Amino acid sequence: MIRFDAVSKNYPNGTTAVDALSLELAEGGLTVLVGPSGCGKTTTLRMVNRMVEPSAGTVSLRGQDIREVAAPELRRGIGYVIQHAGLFPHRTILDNVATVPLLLGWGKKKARSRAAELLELVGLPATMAKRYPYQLSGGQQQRVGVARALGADPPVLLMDEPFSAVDPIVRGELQAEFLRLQKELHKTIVFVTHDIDEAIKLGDHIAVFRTGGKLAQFDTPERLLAHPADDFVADFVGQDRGIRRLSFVQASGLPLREGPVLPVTAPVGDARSLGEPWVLAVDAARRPLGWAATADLPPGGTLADATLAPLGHTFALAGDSARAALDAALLSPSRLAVGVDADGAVAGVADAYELSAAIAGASARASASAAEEAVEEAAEEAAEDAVDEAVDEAAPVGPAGSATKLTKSDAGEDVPAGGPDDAPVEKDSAGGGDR
Ligand SMILES: Nc1ncnc2c1ncn2[C@@H]1O[C@H](COP(=O)(O)OP(=O)(O)OP(=O)(O)O)[C@@H](O)[C@H]1O
Repeated sequence: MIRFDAVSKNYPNGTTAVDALSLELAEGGLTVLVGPSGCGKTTTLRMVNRMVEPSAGTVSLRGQDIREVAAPELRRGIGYVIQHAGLFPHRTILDNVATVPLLLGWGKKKARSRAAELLELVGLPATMAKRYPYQLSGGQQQRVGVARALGADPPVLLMDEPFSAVDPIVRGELQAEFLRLQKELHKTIVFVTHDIDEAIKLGDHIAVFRTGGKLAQFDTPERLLAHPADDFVADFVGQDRGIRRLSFVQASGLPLREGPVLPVTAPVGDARSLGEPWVLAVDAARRPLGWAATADLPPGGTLADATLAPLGHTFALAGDSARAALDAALLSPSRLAVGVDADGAVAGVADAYELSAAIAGASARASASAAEEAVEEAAEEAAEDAVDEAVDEAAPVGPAGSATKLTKSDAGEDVPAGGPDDAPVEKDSAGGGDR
């Protein structure tokens, strides 16, 4: 849908920002451009809406060379979101969002009603409509930025580090909301980030750039993690790619065993007779309450009389990934991950080594169905390495908090759509500013 054919950008100062880029981005897909600082991500992005003109090559949109379309017209179909949202400080939130519909001549009433719809779509309460940007948090401002970019319902969205300026918790929320929105809207999105985790979380496809504006690899997140094209990509993706790959394996296929699980009303004698170091106490609906260390059980009474260590976290068989399951095992005081069903009831438990064997199998099946035999071996290695690494790193916790050694067995404004008419607008003058 968006196609780069041998596109280069050389600046007059001799910098080659983008070097002979050929790339095809699918319609309705979310493509992330990622790479170290100065590798040409923003330049590539801005060539799509003609804020930067290529020195050589052709960028086309739905088969048409974008040089054949006047920049203002082109930008009407391309929303643009930047870091810090780039909102107009003296306009209310509603009027910020209504900017593009107004530019398109919709009339005030219709434009404002569209803006109100968009605010709702991005999860902002109507009460914020009358506020000014300075009266909103950074995360809320970013949502307004996204709402504004969606103003004219453009088929294409360009997003330049839109979530980088907010703290990690808000960023996580914005990313999740954004994915939800994309599921609904199916825009063709080009998203720039320098954060490989963000790229992996959001992208259907990821283009990794190296310094000098060269494309190092263009692939799905799964394949990028499984088969980095070279050492540069492997380094960029990070040492822990084995763990990250587990995000693509569903927890639903992991085999669980019944494990040492007892109702909290069970006598402590029953818990002791299981002969396990830890027992999981559950309520009447089998929802997990906490772990009891067998060594610290009171002489009599029930599990309700025992001190229960917090669960860490559980994982949901429907919806969570193998990564969440493994994490649950590593953080659990008993080293057992607790899998729960849709009602939150305990479905079973597994330790990190049981999980790793199953994960390797699941990865292998996934890769076989994708006709990738080589992945099987790599998946097993990666899963085992990942478990070894993670188990080594996890702080060992024993009964009653004593340290025990783990063993394997217990283990826009540059202005969005309808933006500035005069191209080219190079980066630093265009308000994409402080990056
Ligand atoms: N207007 C310009 N004039 C000269 N050189 C420029 C201009 N804009 C960008 N560059 C240079 O082009 C290269 C690519 O810049 P670009 O902004 O595309 O990189 P980036 O990957 O987006 O970087 P970052 O992650 O730091 O934002 C850099 O070396 C940059 O200094």
